[in-house]
Parts: sequence; C-alpha cells; structure tokens
Amino acid sequence: MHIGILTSGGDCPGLNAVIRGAVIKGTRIHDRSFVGIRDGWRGLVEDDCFPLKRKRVRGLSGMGGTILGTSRTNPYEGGGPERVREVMARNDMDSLIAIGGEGTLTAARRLADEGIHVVGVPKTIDNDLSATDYTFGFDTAVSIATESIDRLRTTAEAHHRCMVVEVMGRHVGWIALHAGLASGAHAILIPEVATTLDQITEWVLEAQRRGRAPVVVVAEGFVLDGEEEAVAQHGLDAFGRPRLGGVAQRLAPMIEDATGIETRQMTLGHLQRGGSPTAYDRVLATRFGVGAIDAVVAEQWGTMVALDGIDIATVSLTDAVGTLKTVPRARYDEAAILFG
Ligand SMILES: Nc1ncnc2c1ncn2[C@@H]1O[C@H](COP(=O)(O)OP(=O)(O)OP(=O)(O)O)[C@@H](O)[C@H]1O
Ligand SMILES: O=P(O)(O)OC[C@H]1O[C@](O)(CO)[C@@H](O)[C@@H]1O
Ligand SMILES: [Mg+2]
Repeated sequence: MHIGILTSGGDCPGLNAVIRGAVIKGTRIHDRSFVGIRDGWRGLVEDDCFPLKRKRVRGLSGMGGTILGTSRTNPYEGGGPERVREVMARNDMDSLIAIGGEGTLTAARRLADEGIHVVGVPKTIDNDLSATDYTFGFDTAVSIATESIDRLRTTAEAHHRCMVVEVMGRHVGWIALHAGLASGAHAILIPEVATTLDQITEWVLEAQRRGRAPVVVVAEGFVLDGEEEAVAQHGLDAFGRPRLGGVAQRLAPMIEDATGIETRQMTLGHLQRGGSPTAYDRVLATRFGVGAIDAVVAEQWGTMVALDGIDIATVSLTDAVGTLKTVPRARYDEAAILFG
C-alpha cells in the first residue's frame, strides 16, 4: 500500500523539501512507496494521482513552489470522506500526508475524525499556527521582505521620501513585525493592533525630523483604528474569502496629506512566497517531512508534526487548528519602542 502526499492552500517555500524528506525516509528506511496527489484536495476528489518515485524528488530541497501543485479546493464539496476513501482505495493508498495551513489542516482533521488515516504537516509563510513554534516559509518571507525594505529605503533616502511597504499577513503581523524590526522600520502596522492615522503621522514626522526617510511596514490585514475591515480590492478567493491587498496604496496618500512628505508605496505580494527557501526553511521543512513519515509509521492518525523548541514533535490536529498564533501585545510594544 502507498502513502499519498498532497500540498494545499497557498504555496510556501519549503514544500518540496517536505516532500523530498518524506519520500527519502519512507523509501530508504521503511520500504514504503508514495503516490503524488496533484493540486491538493482537488487531485484527491478528482482522482488525479501519479506514482511518486524517489528519483522524482532529487535535488528538491532548494526548489520553490511545489512539484505537486496546489489549490484551495474543499474536499467536502467534491464528495467528502466517501469519495476520498474511494480514490484512496483505487490508488492503493492506506494513508495520507496533507501539507497545508489552517484550512487544509482543518479539512484533514475532519477527514481523520471520519477514520481516514491522515497526518498533517503545517505550512504557512504567515507563521500563524499556534501548535508549532515556527512554520517553514516564514523565514524565507521575512528574508525577502527585509531585503526589499532595505532596497526601498535607499531610494526613499535619495529622494527624502516616505515609503510604505505592504507585506503579507492576513490575520497576523509576524512577517511585518520581523521584517520591520530587521530593517529598522519607523512604524510597523499589524492586524492585531489598530493604530490611528495620528499615531502613524507622529512616527513618520519624528523619523523625518531626525533626518531619516520614514519607512512604514504594514501587514495586508492591518485595519486603521476606527475602520471596520482590512482593505480588499481584488474580489474573492476560490474559498470565497476577500483577497486582501491595497492597504499601502490606501495609506500612502493619507500619510502624504497628513505630513506633507512625498510618499510612495510598494506591495511585495507573492514575491514573498516565490523562489528558493532559506537554509533555515530547508532544514525545518526536511525535518517535518521526515517527522511525518515517522508519524505515519507509528500510525499517529489525526496528528500534525510541529517544532517544539529544537525538537520535532507531534500534536493533535484538533489542538493545532483551534486558535491562531497572533503577535502578543508585549512583542509589539517591545518593537514599538524603536518606532519614530
Ligand atoms: N473547515 C473546513 N472544512 C473543510 N475544508 C476546509 C475547511 N477550511 C478550509 N478548507 C479547505 O481547505 C482549503 C485550504 O485552506 P486555505 O485556502 O485556508 O489554505 P491553508 O491551507 O489554510 O493555507 P494558507 O496559509 O494559504 O491559508 C480551503 O480552500 C478549503 O477548500
Ligand atoms: O495566493 P493567494 O491565494 O492570493 O493568497 C494570499 C494569502 O496567502 C498567504 O500568503 C498565506 O496564507 C496570506 O499571507 C495571503 O493573504
Ligand atoms: Mg488559510
């Protein structure tokens, strides 16, 4: 019998390293074989699968994207557990490794509750899963964002401008917080902390008074104090949620009007998810892949691999998807001492 592997939700640097780690340990140590499932749950409900041989995962640890493809398909809309069981049986799969974020892992938890043999692997650049200390992809996204902010700062300085940089982070501000801290931003705006335009203006003017080109880093999910919702100008995603984006575009003219400083803005968008993972993410992702095979062999169904300090552990999927890991207020306040 084979182990099926799928990647679902937004892609994330390190997905291929997970696949490689799982396939190498599974074939070499446990004499197991694998089926690749194309485009997440879509491939499972539509029976779009292929034999995933060891040679197919050669050299994958540094490769961005996912060789399996991904989607935001809901397995419960394509037949649910019945259909999943049927396709698994047809492809001789006795177990599944589902690599994804909180949505994918919620679907995995529901399938596990129905008796399907699933083990989860957490992925998200947002780092918002509470049951693991870190997710792979986050370090890469922070590195790309930091380098971009450093570059934007030099052009802003040359023109004595203010620069507003939008990073990803739908519900949480971890990327903004870390990239902002790393690049010495003068203001960091995150979904967890509603901030007034007056406060932002004060930070920007303070930085300018010290002779700096003010840099404001904003997470896409940030909501100005007094407003109701995050800026979403791009319709809905495949799961029917608003696609966020555009908060920097909205804030830049407001800051320019309030401060009189010429202001430009940049949304980093999918650059943060593309390309090669950092060494840290390659290592973490590989260890997650290896850990997932250990969990399959131990028949720890309904669990997810997680980073606990420096160790790979398993936690129940129910605990894993219960709450989002938001930025604690104390972490934000610690960073805010450096603003302005
Ligand atoms: N409660 C649920 N029950 C069943 N399926 C779900 C549930 N929540 C989400 N899903 C399915 O899982 C898919 C993946 O979830 P989602 O699109 O949120 O990506 P994710 O895995 O959370 O990764 P990302 O970090 O990109 O959000 C969803 O598009 C949806 O089809
Ligand atoms: O690639 P898509 O579907 O536009 O999704 C973007 C979302 O995915 C993430 O990159 C990861 O969840 C979020 O930060 C962002 O809001
Ligand atoms: Mg999600």
